Formats: sequence, C-alpha cells, structure tokens
Amino acid sequence: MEKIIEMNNIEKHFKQNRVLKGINFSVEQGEIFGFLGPSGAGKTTTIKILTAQLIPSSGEVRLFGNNIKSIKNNIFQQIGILSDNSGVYERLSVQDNLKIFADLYNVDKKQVDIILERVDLLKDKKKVVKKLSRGMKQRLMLARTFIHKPKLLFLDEPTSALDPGTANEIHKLLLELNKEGTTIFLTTHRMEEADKLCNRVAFLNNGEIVEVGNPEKLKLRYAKESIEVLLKGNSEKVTVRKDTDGLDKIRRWMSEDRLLTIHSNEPNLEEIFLSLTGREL
Ligand SMILES: Nc1ncnc2c1ncn2[C@@H]1O[C@H](COP(=O)(O)OP(=O)(O)OP(=O)(O)O)[C@@H](O)[C@H]1O
Repeated sequence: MEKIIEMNNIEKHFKQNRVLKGINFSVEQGEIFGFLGPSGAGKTTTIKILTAQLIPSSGEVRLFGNNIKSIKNNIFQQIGILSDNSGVYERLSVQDNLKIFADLYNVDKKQVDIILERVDLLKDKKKVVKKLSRGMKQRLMLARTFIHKPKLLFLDEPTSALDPGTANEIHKLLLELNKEGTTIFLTTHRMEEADKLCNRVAFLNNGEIVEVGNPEKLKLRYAKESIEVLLKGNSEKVTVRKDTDGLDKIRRWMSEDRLLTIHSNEPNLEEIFLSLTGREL
C-alpha cells in the first residue's frame, strides 16, 4: 500500500519547550489513523506540521511520497483540514458558505446541494450559520473540508463537544468517505470514537509515541492473563487464570451446566494508555 503520510524523526520546540520529541509513523492509503493523547500531548502541533501550518524544528515530513518542503500549493486540492479555526462565515447562509468554498476549490456549484444532502443540511440551506446548532455547524464545517473530494482528510477532534447522537452521524459520514477512498488522519480524546473508526491508532504522550497498532490487536496484546466467569447461584464473578488449571475448571463448570457468563478481560484503549503511561487520556 502507498504511504500517504510519513513523519520521520520529527522534533518541534517552542523556545525551551520540546513539544515533539522525535515522532515516527506512517499512514497508508485508505486508512483511518487515530492520533490519541491527553491535552497538551502535541496532537494539534502534529496536525499543523502535517498541513504545513508549522515548520518542524528537525526531521522530515512526506505527503503522498514527496517531501513537504517541495510540495507546491496545489497540495491543498488534495487535502481537507478540519480544526478549531476552520471558520465558516457566521452571517452567511449555509448554502452561500459552501458556494464560497466551491469557488475556492474550482468545484462545480451543483456539488453544493449534493454535499449538503450528504451532511443532512439541505433542508437548512437558507439558514444563517449563526442560527445553527453546534452539531449542524460542525456538519457544515465538515462539508467544507470534503467539498473538493480530497484524498486525505485531517480532522482535529471532529466530534468534540458534540452529543453522542450527532457524533454518531459524523462517524457514519467519515466511514462512508473512507469507503469511497479518502484516507483520514484524526485526533481525538474519545476512545470509543477511535475504537469504532480507526484501522490503527498511535498513542502520544508528552511528545512521544508510546504505542501504535490496530485497536483490536492492541487489546489482545494487552489482554490480562485471566478470564472472569459468573456461576449459577453466585452473585460475584470468579477470576480464573488462562492456564491449564483455569481451563480445566471452566470445562468442568460447563459440563456441570453451572456457567452463566464468561469474559476474557480485554482492556479498552483508555486502560491500555493508562498502563503504558500512568496517566489518563
Ligand atoms: N504556537 C505555540 N507557541 C508556543 N507553544 C505552543 C504553541 N502551540 C502549542 N504549544 C505548546 O505545545 C504543547 C502541545 O500543544 P498541542 O496543542 O499540540 O497539544 P494537544 O495534544 O493538541 O492538546 P489538546 O488536546 O488540549 O488540544 C502545549 O504545551 C502547548 O502549550
């Protein structure tokens, strides 16, 4: 698979503050790659470096196989960026906002209604942006990022401060875009979001990547060496080790029809991060 993003030994210092301490990772075409870490870990700084809004102190960034230093402005036709400061014009209507971006990206104006339909804003197209709910505004900002069908989307906390229902709608849309071939790089605090969307995640702590992998595989790798079972007639679960003795016990309980539930004690991404760093996400 083609590497769409490569970060090689990226350092970023803000005066004495060493914010990124030698970051290495790559993202392949077609992936949804999650960049996870607590507040201040360096996630936004990384996105800004990847989108040429910041220059790294050292190291090399490659996008679509080319060094970012040698990439011309037309790269912006191939990427979309959603961040805190991806403003939309508050006094203009939903439709006029998208028309401006369609113009900017040389996109046929007919696309505006098609995109608005996709983000479920077509019926609200005449509404002035300042009258939209937070979720509607976020959907408009997202529509803005993909109106030009970019190959790569950078999304900084795409669902922060949204209720679970609205976040779900955004997730559905992101999965659709990805299915159509868009590679997605996203930062998030929400572990369930990363779990649901990402093919791979990287954990960032204090400017260092402490783990990278597929969420399911990470959970298996960090799975505890025990299984929890609930037996008929008991209110408390029993913990059994994953060894021959433990498995013999489970077999016996099964043959005696005493087993009610059995759980393999898989950690979630939050717990894995905690066990690696000693801090919560
Ligand atoms: N322009 C800047 N000048 C000086 N320091 C900065 C600048 N931008 C970021 N920093 C510092 O870099 C560190 C990492 O910030 P960054 O915004 O990348 O973190 P983050 O992981 O995105 O956090 P959050 O989840 O809170 O957005 C912080 O200590 C921040 O104060």
